[in-house]
Amino acid sequence: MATDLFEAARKAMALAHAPYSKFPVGAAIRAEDGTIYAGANIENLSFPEGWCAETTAISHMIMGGARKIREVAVIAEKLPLCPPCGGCRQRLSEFAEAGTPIYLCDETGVRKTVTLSDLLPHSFATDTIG
Ligand SMILES: O=c1ccn([C@H]2C[C@H](O)[C@@H](CO)O2)c(=O)[nH]1
Ligand SMILES: [Zn+2]
Repeated sequence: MATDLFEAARKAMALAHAPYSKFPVGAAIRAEDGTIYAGANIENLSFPEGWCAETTAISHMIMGGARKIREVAVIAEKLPLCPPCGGCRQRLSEFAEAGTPIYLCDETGVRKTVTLSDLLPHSFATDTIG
């Protein structure tokens, strides 16, 4: 199971810059070659300019040269579980598949496993156009 992915998300959460919401989040992505890319939310005094942990992790993955997400873990300090927000679901969908597992974690480990299509059903896709 995804213990290393959970640990990477938990460590990333400790690096969050969340002085405004005080809601640190960590995310970790395992790319197709097995490499783990992690990220935390990074807020800004100009509130709309902050972004999510999942988005930081995706950025790391892309800059690491990877393009395919095999699995994702997300953890927040203050909620039992933190499913990715709508924007991050769409960003993840660019690099993941309908069946890609997303592990929703608390401080003890993975509490719930869902797939991307559970979170983003009827998603925008080229085969839905026209
Ligand atoms: O899935 C989520 C949901 C929220 N946040 C961040 C955004 C903001 O910094 C803080 C409060 O919403 O949590 C994430 O990083 N990931
Ligand atoms: Zn988000």
